[in-house]
Amino acid sequence: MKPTPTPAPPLAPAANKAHAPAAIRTEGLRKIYPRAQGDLVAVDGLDLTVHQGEFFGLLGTNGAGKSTTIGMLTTLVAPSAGKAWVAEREVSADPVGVRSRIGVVSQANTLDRALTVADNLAFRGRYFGMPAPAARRRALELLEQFGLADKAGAKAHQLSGGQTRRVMIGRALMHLPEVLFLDEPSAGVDPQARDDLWQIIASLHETGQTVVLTTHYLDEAEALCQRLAVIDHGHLLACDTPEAIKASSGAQTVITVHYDADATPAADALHSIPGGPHDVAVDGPTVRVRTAHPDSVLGHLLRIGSAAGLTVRDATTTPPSLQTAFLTLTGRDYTP
Ligand SMILES: Nc1ncnc2c1ncn2[C@@H]1O[C@H](COP(=O)(O)OP(=O)(O)OP(=O)(O)O)[C@@H](O)[C@H]1O
Repeated sequence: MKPTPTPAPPLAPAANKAHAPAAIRTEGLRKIYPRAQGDLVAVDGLDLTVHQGEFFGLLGTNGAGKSTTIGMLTTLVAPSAGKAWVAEREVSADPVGVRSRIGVVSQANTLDRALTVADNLAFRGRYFGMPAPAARRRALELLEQFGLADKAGAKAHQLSGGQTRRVMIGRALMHLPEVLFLDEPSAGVDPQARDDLWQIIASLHETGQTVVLTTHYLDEAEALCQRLAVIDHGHLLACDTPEAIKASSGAQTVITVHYDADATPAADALHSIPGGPHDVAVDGPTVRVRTAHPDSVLGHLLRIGSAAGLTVRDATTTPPSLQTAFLTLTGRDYTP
Protein backbone atom coordinates (compact mmCIF):
# COMPACT_ATOMS: atom_id res chain seq x y z
CA MET A 1 0.00 0.00 0.00
CA LYS A 2 1.27 3.48 -0.84
CA PRO A 3 2.30 5.40 2.30
CA THR A 4 0.18 8.45 3.11
CA PRO A 5 2.30 11.59 2.92
CA THR A 6 2.69 13.32 6.28
CA PRO A 7 1.42 16.91 6.00
CA ALA A 8 4.05 19.62 6.38
CA PRO A 9 4.06 21.33 9.79
CA PRO A 10 3.05 25.00 10.02
CA LEU A 11 5.50 27.47 8.61
CA ALA A 12 7.68 29.43 11.02
CA PRO A 13 7.99 33.14 10.26
CA ALA A 14 11.30 34.25 8.75
CA ALA A 15 13.17 37.45 8.01
CA ASN A 16 12.01 37.67 4.42
CA LYS A 17 9.35 35.83 2.41
CA ALA A 18 7.58 35.59 5.77
CA HIS A 19 4.23 34.80 4.21
CA ALA A 20 5.37 32.47 1.43
CA PRO A 21 4.71 28.76 2.00
CA ALA A 22 7.67 26.52 2.83
CA ALA A 23 9.40 24.77 -0.05
CA ILE A 24 11.56 22.87 2.44
CA ARG A 25 11.35 22.30 6.14
CA THR A 26 13.52 20.11 8.36
CA GLU A 27 13.17 19.17 12.00
CA GLY A 28 16.10 17.69 13.89
CA LEU A 29 17.51 16.21 10.68
CA ARG A 30 20.49 14.03 11.52
CA LYS A 31 22.84 11.70 9.68
CA ILE A 32 25.30 9.35 11.31
CA TYR A 33 27.74 7.35 9.19
CA PRO A 34 28.88 4.21 11.04
CA ARG A 35 32.67 3.83 10.94
CA ALA A 36 35.05 1.28 12.44
CA GLN A 37 36.92 4.03 14.32
CA GLY A 38 33.68 5.51 15.73
CA ASP A 39 30.45 6.83 14.24
CA LEU A 40 30.64 10.10 12.33
CA VAL A 41 27.84 12.60 12.89
CA ALA A 42 27.79 14.27 9.47
CA VAL A 43 24.61 16.33 10.09
CA ASP A 44 23.57 17.03 13.65
CA GLY A 45 19.94 18.02 14.25
CA LEU A 46 19.31 20.48 11.45
CA ASP A 47 16.24 22.75 11.72
CA LEU A 48 15.69 24.74 8.54
CA THR A 49 12.94 26.41 6.56
CA VAL A 50 13.34 27.44 2.91
CA HIS A 51 10.50 29.47 1.43
CA GLN A 52 9.00 29.17 -2.03
CA GLY A 53 10.83 31.34 -4.52
CA GLU A 54 13.79 31.75 -2.21
CA PHE A 55 17.45 31.43 -3.22
CA PHE A 56 18.94 29.56 -0.28
CA GLY A 57 22.55 28.54 0.27
CA LEU A 58 24.23 25.90 2.39
CA LEU A 59 27.72 27.27 3.05
CA GLY A 60 30.56 25.38 4.67
CA THR A 61 34.06 24.04 4.25
CA ASN A 62 34.76 20.62 2.72
CA GLY A 63 33.22 17.90 4.86
CA ALA A 64 30.86 20.28 6.70
CA GLY A 65 27.83 18.15 5.83
CA LYS A 66 26.34 20.08 2.89
CA SER A 67 26.15 17.19 0.41
CA THR A 68 24.77 14.88 3.08
CA THR A 69 22.05 17.43 3.82
CA ILE A 70 21.19 17.75 0.13
CA GLY A 71 21.29 13.96 -0.12
CA MET A 72 18.67 13.63 2.62
CA LEU A 73 16.46 16.35 1.09
CA THR A 74 16.62 14.70 -2.33
CA THR A 75 15.89 11.16 -1.05
CA LEU A 76 19.37 9.82 -1.88
CA VAL A 77 20.58 9.55 1.72
CA ALA A 78 18.40 8.03 4.44
CA PRO A 79 18.27 10.24 7.56
CA SER A 80 19.32 8.62 10.85
CA ALA A 81 16.81 10.81 12.73
CA GLY A 82 14.55 13.79 12.26
CA LYS A 83 12.23 14.68 9.40
CA ALA A 84 12.25 16.71 6.23
CA TRP A 85 9.45 18.01 4.01
CA VAL A 86 10.17 19.03 0.44
CA ALA A 87 7.47 20.45 -1.83
CA GLU A 88 4.96 19.60 0.91
CA ARG A 89 5.90 15.88 0.93
CA GLU A 90 7.62 14.16 3.80
CA VAL A 91 10.83 12.83 2.31
CA SER A 92 10.92 9.41 4.01
CA ALA A 93 7.18 8.78 3.61
CA ASP A 94 6.84 9.86 -0.02
CA PRO A 95 10.25 9.73 -1.77
CA VAL A 96 8.66 9.21 -5.19
CA GLY A 97 6.45 12.26 -4.72
CA VAL A 98 9.47 14.32 -3.68
CA ARG A 99 11.59 13.12 -6.61
CA SER A 100 8.91 14.10 -9.10
CA ARG A 101 8.87 17.66 -7.72
CA ILE A 102 12.59 18.40 -7.51
CA GLY A 103 15.51 18.83 -9.88
CA VAL A 104 18.98 17.84 -8.70
CA VAL A 105 22.35 18.77 -10.15
CA SER A 106 25.06 16.75 -8.45
CA GLN A 107 28.77 17.49 -8.34
CA ALA A 108 29.59 14.55 -10.62
CA ASN A 109 28.93 14.59 -14.37
CA THR A 110 25.91 12.32 -14.73
CA LEU A 111 25.10 13.09 -18.37
CA ASP A 112 24.79 10.08 -20.66
CA ARG A 113 28.02 10.48 -22.63
CA ALA A 114 26.81 8.44 -25.58
CA LEU A 115 23.69 10.57 -26.16
CA THR A 116 23.45 13.98 -27.79
CA VAL A 117 22.95 16.98 -25.57
CA ALA A 118 19.34 17.42 -26.72
CA ASP A 119 18.57 13.73 -26.13
CA ASN A 120 19.98 13.94 -22.59
CA LEU A 121 17.32 16.54 -21.86
CA ALA A 122 14.51 15.04 -23.94
CA PHE A 123 14.92 11.57 -22.37
CA ARG A 124 14.53 13.15 -18.94
CA GLY A 125 11.27 14.73 -20.10
CA ARG A 126 10.06 11.37 -21.41
CA TYR A 127 10.95 9.76 -18.07
CA PHE A 128 8.62 12.24 -16.40
CA GLY A 129 5.82 11.44 -18.83
CA MET A 130 6.13 14.22 -21.39
CA PRO A 131 5.05 13.31 -24.96
CA ALA A 132 8.08 13.07 -27.28
CA PRO A 133 7.41 16.28 -29.29
CA ALA A 134 6.85 18.31 -26.11
CA ALA A 135 10.01 16.89 -24.55
CA ARG A 136 12.09 17.77 -27.61
CA ARG A 137 10.57 21.26 -27.76
CA ARG A 138 11.31 21.97 -24.11
CA ALA A 139 14.83 20.53 -24.44
CA LEU A 140 15.59 22.90 -27.32
CA GLU A 141 14.04 25.87 -25.46
CA LEU A 142 16.20 25.22 -22.41
CA LEU A 143 19.34 24.84 -24.53
CA GLU A 144 18.52 28.15 -26.23
CA GLN A 145 17.92 29.79 -22.84
CA PHE A 146 21.30 28.56 -21.56
CA GLY A 147 23.24 29.62 -24.67
CA LEU A 148 23.77 26.05 -25.85
CA ALA A 149 21.51 25.86 -28.90
CA ASP A 150 24.53 25.11 -31.12
CA LYS A 151 25.43 22.12 -28.94
CA ALA A 152 22.06 20.35 -29.27
CA GLY A 153 23.45 17.75 -31.65
CA ALA A 154 26.86 17.34 -29.96
CA LYS A 155 27.63 14.27 -27.87
CA ALA A 156 27.67 14.99 -24.14
CA HIS A 157 31.31 13.94 -23.84
CA GLN A 158 32.31 16.74 -26.23
CA LEU A 159 31.29 19.49 -23.78
CA SER A 160 33.56 21.60 -21.59
CA GLY A 161 33.14 21.52 -17.80
CA GLY A 162 31.06 24.71 -17.74
CA GLN A 163 28.87 23.57 -20.63
CA THR A 164 28.33 20.23 -18.90
CA ARG A 165 27.06 22.00 -15.77
CA ARG A 166 24.71 24.13 -17.85
CA VAL A 167 23.29 21.07 -19.62
CA MET A 168 22.86 19.30 -16.28
CA ILE A 169 20.92 22.29 -14.95
CA GLY A 170 18.77 22.28 -18.10
CA ARG A 171 18.11 18.57 -17.70
CA ALA A 172 17.13 19.07 -14.05
CA LEU A 173 14.58 21.69 -15.13
CA MET A 174 12.89 19.58 -17.83
CA HIS A 175 9.88 18.65 -15.67
CA LEU A 176 9.45 22.13 -14.13
CA PRO A 177 10.55 21.11 -10.62
CA GLU A 178 9.31 23.05 -7.61
CA VAL A 179 12.78 23.07 -6.05
CA LEU A 180 16.12 23.03 -7.86
CA PHE A 181 19.08 21.65 -5.87
CA LEU A 182 22.57 22.56 -7.04
CA ASP A 183 25.47 20.82 -5.29
CA GLU A 184 28.62 22.95 -5.70
CA PRO A 185 27.58 24.16 -9.18
CA SER A 186 30.77 26.04 -9.98
CA ALA A 187 33.36 23.75 -8.37
CA GLY A 188 36.18 23.08 -10.80
CA VAL A 189 34.99 25.35 -13.62
CA ASP A 190 37.08 28.25 -14.95
CA PRO A 191 36.27 31.87 -13.98
CA GLN A 192 34.51 32.75 -17.26
CA ALA A 193 32.34 29.62 -17.10
CA ARG A 194 31.61 30.41 -13.47
CA ASP A 195 30.34 33.90 -14.43
CA ASP A 196 28.09 32.33 -17.08
CA LEU A 197 26.74 29.83 -14.55
CA TRP A 198 26.08 32.53 -12.00
CA GLN A 199 24.10 34.51 -14.57
CA ILE A 200 22.03 31.48 -15.50
CA ILE A 201 21.33 30.53 -11.91
CA ALA A 202 20.45 34.12 -10.98
CA SER A 203 18.10 34.39 -13.96
CA LEU A 204 16.31 31.20 -12.88
CA HIS A 205 15.71 32.72 -9.49
CA GLU A 206 14.27 35.85 -11.12
CA THR A 207 11.59 33.67 -12.73
CA GLY A 208 10.50 32.53 -9.25
CA GLN A 209 12.35 29.22 -9.17
CA THR A 210 13.19 28.04 -5.65
CA VAL A 211 16.92 27.28 -5.62
CA VAL A 212 18.97 25.53 -2.95
CA LEU A 213 22.68 25.63 -3.56
CA THR A 214 25.64 24.24 -1.66
CA THR A 215 28.95 25.99 -1.92
CA HIS A 216 32.25 26.36 -0.18
CA TYR A 217 32.93 29.63 -2.04
CA LEU A 218 32.22 32.62 0.17
CA ASP A 219 31.88 34.98 -2.81
CA GLU A 220 29.42 32.64 -4.52
CA ALA A 221 27.26 32.44 -1.39
CA GLU A 222 27.30 36.20 -1.01
CA ALA A 223 26.68 36.99 -4.68
CA LEU A 224 23.77 34.61 -5.23
CA CYS A 225 22.00 33.64 -2.02
CA GLN A 226 19.23 35.58 -0.28
CA ARG A 227 19.70 33.53 2.88
CA LEU A 228 22.48 31.23 4.02
CA ALA A 229 22.79 28.35 6.42
CA VAL A 230 26.39 28.29 7.62
CA ILE A 231 27.24 24.69 8.48
CA ASP A 232 30.35 23.44 10.25
CA HIS A 233 30.99 19.84 11.31
CA GLY A 234 27.30 19.08 10.78
CA HIS A 235 26.13 21.94 13.02
CA LEU A 236 24.09 24.94 11.92
CA LEU A 237 26.10 27.98 13.04
CA ALA A 238 23.95 30.69 11.53
CA CYS A 239 20.94 31.01 9.22
CA ASP A 240 20.10 34.43 7.86
CA THR A 241 20.83 36.89 5.09
CA PRO A 242 24.56 37.35 4.36
CA GLU A 243 24.34 40.90 5.72
CA ALA A 244 22.64 39.80 8.94
CA ILE A 245 25.15 36.98 9.48
CA LYS A 246 27.99 39.43 9.17
CA ALA A 247 26.31 41.89 11.53
CA SER A 248 25.11 39.44 14.17
CA SER A 249 28.36 37.46 14.35
CA GLY A 250 30.13 40.67 15.38
CA ALA A 251 32.42 40.44 12.38
CA GLN A 252 34.55 43.56 12.42
CA THR A 253 36.32 45.84 9.99
CA VAL A 254 40.07 45.22 9.68
CA ILE A 255 42.28 48.29 9.28
CA THR A 256 45.83 47.82 8.09
CA VAL A 257 48.33 50.68 8.13
CA HIS A 258 51.88 50.41 6.79
CA TYR A 259 54.31 53.00 8.21
CA ASP A 260 57.86 53.75 7.07
CA ALA A 261 59.34 52.28 10.28
CA ASP A 262 58.48 49.98 13.22
CA ALA A 263 54.78 50.42 14.05
CA THR A 264 55.13 49.51 17.74
CA PRO A 265 54.94 53.13 19.00
CA ALA A 266 51.66 53.64 17.10
CA ALA A 267 50.20 50.37 18.44
CA ASP A 268 51.25 51.24 22.03
CA ALA A 269 49.68 54.66 21.74
CA LEU A 270 46.48 53.12 20.39
CA HIS A 271 46.31 50.76 23.38
CA SER A 272 46.52 53.68 25.76
CA ILE A 273 43.39 55.38 24.37
CA PRO A 274 40.52 54.83 26.86
CA GLY A 275 37.96 52.48 25.31
CA GLY A 276 40.25 51.99 22.31
CA PRO A 277 40.47 48.75 20.30
CA HIS A 278 42.01 45.68 21.96
CA ASP A 279 42.60 43.60 18.88
CA VAL A 280 45.82 45.23 17.64
CA ALA A 281 48.67 43.31 15.98
CA VAL A 282 52.06 44.64 14.91
CA ASP A 283 54.27 43.10 12.27
CA GLY A 284 57.33 45.31 11.67
CA PRO A 285 56.12 48.54 10.04
CA THR A 286 52.54 47.20 9.76
CA VAL A 287 49.78 47.53 12.32
CA ARG A 288 46.49 45.64 11.93
CA VAL A 289 43.40 46.49 13.99
CA ARG A 290 40.00 44.74 14.16
CA THR A 291 37.34 47.20 15.19
CA ALA A 292 33.66 48.08 15.07
CA HIS A 293 34.62 51.79 14.77
CA PRO A 294 36.84 51.95 11.70
CA ASP A 295 36.63 55.70 11.05
CA SER A 296 37.76 56.76 14.50
CA VAL A 297 40.49 54.08 14.67
CA LEU A 298 41.90 55.07 11.28
CA GLY A 299 41.94 58.73 12.39
CA HIS A 300 43.79 57.75 15.57
CA LEU A 301 46.35 55.70 13.65
CA LEU A 302 47.12 58.59 11.31
CA ARG A 303 47.45 61.14 14.14
CA ILE A 304 49.37 58.82 16.47
CA GLY A 305 51.77 57.80 13.71
CA SER A 306 52.48 61.41 12.85
CA ALA A 307 53.04 62.31 16.55
CA ALA A 308 55.51 59.37 16.81
CA GLY A 309 57.40 60.59 13.74
CA LEU A 310 56.07 57.81 11.48
CA THR A 311 54.97 58.40 7.90
CA VAL A 312 52.01 56.41 6.54
CA ARG A 313 52.96 54.53 3.36
CA ASP A 314 49.63 52.81 2.83
CA ALA A 315 46.32 52.24 4.65
CA THR A 316 43.54 49.77 3.81
CA THR A 317 40.14 49.09 5.30
CA THR A 318 38.58 45.62 4.89
CA PRO A 319 34.87 45.69 5.77
CA PRO A 320 33.18 42.81 7.63
CA SER A 321 32.88 39.79 5.36
CA LEU A 322 31.60 36.23 5.53
CA GLN A 323 35.26 35.29 5.99
CA THR A 324 35.53 37.37 9.17
CA ALA A 325 32.06 36.20 10.26
CA PHE A 326 33.18 32.55 9.97
CA LEU A 327 36.26 33.38 12.01
CA THR A 328 34.07 34.92 14.71
CA LEU A 329 31.60 32.00 14.67
CA THR A 330 34.18 29.19 14.77
CA GLY A 331 37.34 30.79 16.10
CA ARG A 332 39.29 29.63 13.06
CA ASP A 333 40.03 30.82 9.55
CA TYR A 334 37.77 29.79 6.69
CA THR A 335 39.84 27.38 4.62
CA PRO A 336 37.58 25.71 2.05
N1 LIG B 1 28.81 7.63 2.48
C1 LIG B 1 29.59 8.07 3.47
N2 LIG B 1 30.12 7.23 4.38
C2 LIG B 1 30.88 7.68 5.40
N3 LIG B 1 31.17 8.97 5.61
C3 LIG B 1 30.68 9.87 4.75
C4 LIG B 1 29.87 9.48 3.63
N4 LIG B 1 29.52 10.60 2.95
C5 LIG B 1 30.09 11.64 3.59
N5 LIG B 1 30.79 11.20 4.66
C6 LIG B 1 31.50 12.05 5.63
O1 LIG B 1 30.54 12.93 6.20
C7 LIG B 1 31.10 14.22 6.38
C8 LIG B 1 30.26 15.23 5.63
O2 LIG B 1 30.44 14.99 4.24
P1 LIG B 1 29.67 15.83 3.13
O3 LIG B 1 30.06 15.28 1.79
O4 LIG B 1 28.24 15.90 3.47
O5 LIG B 1 30.31 17.27 3.33
P2 LIG B 1 30.29 18.52 2.34
O6 LIG B 1 30.11 19.71 3.20
O7 LIG B 1 29.33 18.32 1.26
O8 LIG B 1 31.76 18.51 1.75
P3 LIG B 1 32.20 18.50 0.20
O9 LIG B 1 32.01 19.90 -0.27
O10 LIG B 1 33.65 18.11 0.29
O11 LIG B 1 31.35 17.49 -0.49
C9 LIG B 1 32.54 14.15 5.90
O12 LIG B 1 33.37 13.91 7.03
C10 LIG B 1 32.53 12.94 4.99
O13 LIG B 1 33.81 12.31 4.96
